Amino acid sequence: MSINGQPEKVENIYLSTLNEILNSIAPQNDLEPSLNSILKILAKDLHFQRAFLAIMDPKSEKLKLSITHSPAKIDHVTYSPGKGVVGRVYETGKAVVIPRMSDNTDFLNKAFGRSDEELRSLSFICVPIKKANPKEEENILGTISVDSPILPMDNLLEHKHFLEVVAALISNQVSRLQEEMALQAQMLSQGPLVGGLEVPPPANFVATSKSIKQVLRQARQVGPSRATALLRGESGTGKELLAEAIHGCSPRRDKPLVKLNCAALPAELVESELFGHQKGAFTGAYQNKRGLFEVANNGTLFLDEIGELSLDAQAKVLRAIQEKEIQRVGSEQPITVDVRLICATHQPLEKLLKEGRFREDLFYRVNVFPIFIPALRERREDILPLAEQFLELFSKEYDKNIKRISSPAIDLFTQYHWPGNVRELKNCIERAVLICEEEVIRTYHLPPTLQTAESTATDTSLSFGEAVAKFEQELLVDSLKKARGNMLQAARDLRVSYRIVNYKVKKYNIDVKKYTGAKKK
Ligand SMILES: Nc1ncnc2c1ncn2[C@@H]1O[C@H](COP(=O)(O)OP(=O)(O)OP(=O)(O)O)[C@@H](O)[C@H]1O
Repeated sequence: MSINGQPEKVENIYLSTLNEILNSIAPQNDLEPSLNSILKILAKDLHFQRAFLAIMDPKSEKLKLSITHSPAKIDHVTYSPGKGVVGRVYETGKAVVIPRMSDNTDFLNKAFGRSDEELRSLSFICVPIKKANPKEEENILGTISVDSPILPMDNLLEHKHFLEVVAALISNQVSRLQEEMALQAQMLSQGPLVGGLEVPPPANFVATSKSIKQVLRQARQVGPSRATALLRGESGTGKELLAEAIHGCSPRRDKPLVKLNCAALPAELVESELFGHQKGAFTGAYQNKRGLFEVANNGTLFLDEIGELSLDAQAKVLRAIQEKEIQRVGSEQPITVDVRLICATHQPLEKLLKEGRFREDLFYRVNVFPIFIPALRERREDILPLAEQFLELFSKEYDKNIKRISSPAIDLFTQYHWPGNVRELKNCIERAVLICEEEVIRTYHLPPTLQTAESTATDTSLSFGEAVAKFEQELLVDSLKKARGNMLQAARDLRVSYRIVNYKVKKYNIDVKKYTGAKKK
């Protein structure tokens, strides 16, 4: 017998695979990493293209794609009992072998986006994972599935039998993982009450758009638990501010929140920064130093740009989380620490994982509760309230009496694509406040990037005369708005005669009535 034309006896391959699997399920090993390594062993030894576990989530009553040996293309995939191949295997408790995926209409191809070519050249095997000691009716925990190259049916059936043995072997671990899932869901659903108090959202956190409100809701859900939150989003979207919000609604809120931007330090300094060092550990270590894990003891540690950590440092962070123990650089002495971790990244960690630049076991540890913060251009409703908050902040800070932002300037704000997100908006307002000598921020107080046709889709190829006319019109409209359509008042404010205002209103065809009941913006 052979697998994929290999001369080795298939029984020997199965036996050596079992041996490797048994080593992986030692009780002291962590659940997710050990199940993950079992999938890897299966894929490597039996030439499976993919191997994955779907586990029934008791809360949602759906099977969750929980562990895969290769990253899925889609996040948060679920299977309904009875639907598709995985759902059917779960419901019937019977394994299924599909000799060629493309021939089976039940095959949903949900998580991995297999190409047509793959669907034509792969078989699929899915077996149920049953409880070791079923007491209740519900005795199926989930399924284990593999994509295998097409083989003769006899070989596929042998694989199926073997996978049934593996399913029985990992049953206890899957059962424990299912309990952990339930516990986590319960902790999260208890929301802010776990901390004993309803914690209001942070006062300085602007959340007008639906999507950012949802982000804030997730932060308040995860806050009270001990779960590690992984904050994802482009640079400047507010990940650090969100970390503060999470810490602020956790029971640790009176303890320190310690922050480290892993990208800001050279790799060789990150370890001594995180774990501290003993005097003399390296040149320049003149005295003992506590690391941030120690400083954050009983509190929260925020690791920004976690994707930038070296593999060595990643291994140590993993140890600190798993064993709640660290060692200072240059010391053998273990130090116990109790730290809640919040991580952030703007990089796609899945890609780093594939490239071998991020440890898989750490990824599973930190990706317990991912929160995605959308880019500012995807939530334009937040732009104006943010701009107004920053205007107030910087007017106070620079002791200026700037009351508002002109309508054309607001238009530029809302049209611009904000590649630097909220940080860029904040910097832009700070600059405008600094150079503004009036009570209103106008378009010419804004940086040129906001005013180019490229970035705003606004035509800036105006002649001098046209630009002056545009500016005049803008001033006039602003004044009329402020004076609620009272042209006399507008003329006084602009320090010109009523006759001129009247003339310009006609020239620019401005509808004054529009502003009569208008609120001051
Ligand atoms: N929703 C918000 N409300 C008020 N201020 C915000 C909001 N989001 C971001 N900011 C402000 O924008 C600036 C950038 O935010 P922050 O530093 O949290 O972004 P970040 O995603 O951590 O950036 P990076 O990835 O570059 O570290 C900060 O000054 C922050 O206070």
